[in-house]
Parts: sequence; structure tokens; C-alpha cells
Amino acid sequence: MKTFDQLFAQLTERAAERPEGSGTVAALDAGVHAQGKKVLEEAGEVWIAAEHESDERLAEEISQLLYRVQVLMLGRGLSTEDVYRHL
Ligand SMILES: N=c1c2ncn([C@@H]3O[C@H](COP(=O)(O)OP(=O)(O)OP(=O)(O)O)[C@@H](O)[C@H]3O)c2ncn1[C@@H]1O[C@H](COP(=O)(O)O)[C@@H](O)[C@H]1O
Repeated sequence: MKTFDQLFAQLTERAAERPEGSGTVAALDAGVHAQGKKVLEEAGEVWIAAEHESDERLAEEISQLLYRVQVLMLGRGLSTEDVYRHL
């Protein structure tokens, strides 16, 4: 289990070290357009899960949305501080 900040630190490390087989590296290489589409896709899945699926499925979809948002943040070079200062 990890927090939002811990996942972001892990993805930042993946981006720097580019280990073979990393889905994050592939997602970063795909570019901001593809990253944004994934955010939209996961957001839709969150909406559907919220209306029709179990709490467990909803939580899983939300975790995937958070991951896709983090990939987009890294793709655009944003840090967590860039986002948190708006909260
Ligand atoms: N939290 C996640 C995470 N959430 C979602 N995903 C990716 O998103 C996919 C699920 O999204 P989709 O519903 O679009 O499923 P899909 O259509 O089968 O996926 P694609 O074929 O389109 O990639 C998963 O199969 C993963 O590829 C994640 N991939 C990685 N992480 C975490 O990110 C970290 C680094 O991962 P790697 O870069 O792969 O090492 C690890 O801690 C992982 O746990």
C-alpha cells in the first residue's frame, strides 16, 4: 500500500531511471495527448463504478485515475507542490 506522495516519488524515479518493462516509462513516452486520454478514460470508469459497482471496484478505479493523473503531471513536468498550492 502507498500514499499519493509515495506513488509520485516512485513514478519520478521510474522517469529518471527508465527501467525496462515499466508501464510508466511507456506511458510517459506516449506523450501528453495519450496521457490525457487515459485520464479521461479512467475518469469515465470511476463515474460508472460509482453508479453501478461495488465500493471495492470504485476504490480500484479511483486508484487508477490517481495513477493516470500522476503520469500526466510528470509528462508536463509538474510537481506535487505545483498542485497542492491550489488546494
Ligand atoms: N498504480 C499503478 C497503476 N494504476 C493503473 N496502472 C496501469 O493502468 C492499467 C489499467 O488501466 P486500463 O483500465 O486502461 O487497463 P488496460 O486497458 O488493460 O491498460 P493498457 O493496456 O491501456 O495499458 C494497468 O494495467 C496498468 O498498466 C498502473 N500502473 C502502475 N501503477 C503503479 O505504478 C508504479 C510503477 O509501475 P511501473 O512503471 O509499471 O513499474 C507501481 O507501483 C505500480 O503499482
